[in-house]
Amino acid sequence: MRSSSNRDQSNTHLFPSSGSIQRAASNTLTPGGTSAPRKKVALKPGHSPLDWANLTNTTPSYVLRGVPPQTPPPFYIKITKEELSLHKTKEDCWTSIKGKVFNISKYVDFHPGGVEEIMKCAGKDGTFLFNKYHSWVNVDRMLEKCMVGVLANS
Ligand code: HEM
Repeated sequence: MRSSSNRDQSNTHLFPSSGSIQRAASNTLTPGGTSAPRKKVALKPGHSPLDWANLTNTTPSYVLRGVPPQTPPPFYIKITKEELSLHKTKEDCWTSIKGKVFNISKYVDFHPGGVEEIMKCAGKDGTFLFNKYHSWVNVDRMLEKCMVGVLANS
């Protein structure tokens, strides 16, 4: 008689074992319950989510939006896909999430998923990728002061 199965042996270093119901959540599941793996990266010093909150609280919106001070509020500004596509570098980076266009130039170094990942939505509609990785993230709140305008129905 065999004393243990292969599955038991592979889990001997883990308690509770990886598939156990005692685990609050599997590390392969995101809070949204999707199967995208978690892959947060180490952020540079001074680039935590709290640092981002402090920066947005102390920086005027026109600076974060990257527009002249007298620019009308974002809901008055329509941005075409062509205009959006012109802002795709790290220093001049816009994306559209759920119909709103954000200037994320100042945010990219604060992104918990890393610069490389967030740059995949540079100059484009990033809604699909955004929802794929973290539909639960409150982008409206986090990037409120970075909103440049609304995406025009082309
Ligand atoms: C404006 C756009 C985006 C914002 C505001 C944003 C914000 C965030 C935030 C707040 C987190 C931490 C989530 C948490 O701790 O639960 C995060 C993690 C992450 N983001 Fe983004 N993100 C954006 C775009 C993207 C894009 C376009 C990608 C992929 C192409 C991406 C990939 C990831 C990944 C892989 C993580 C780590 C996920 C995890 O821990 O499970 N993000 N992002």
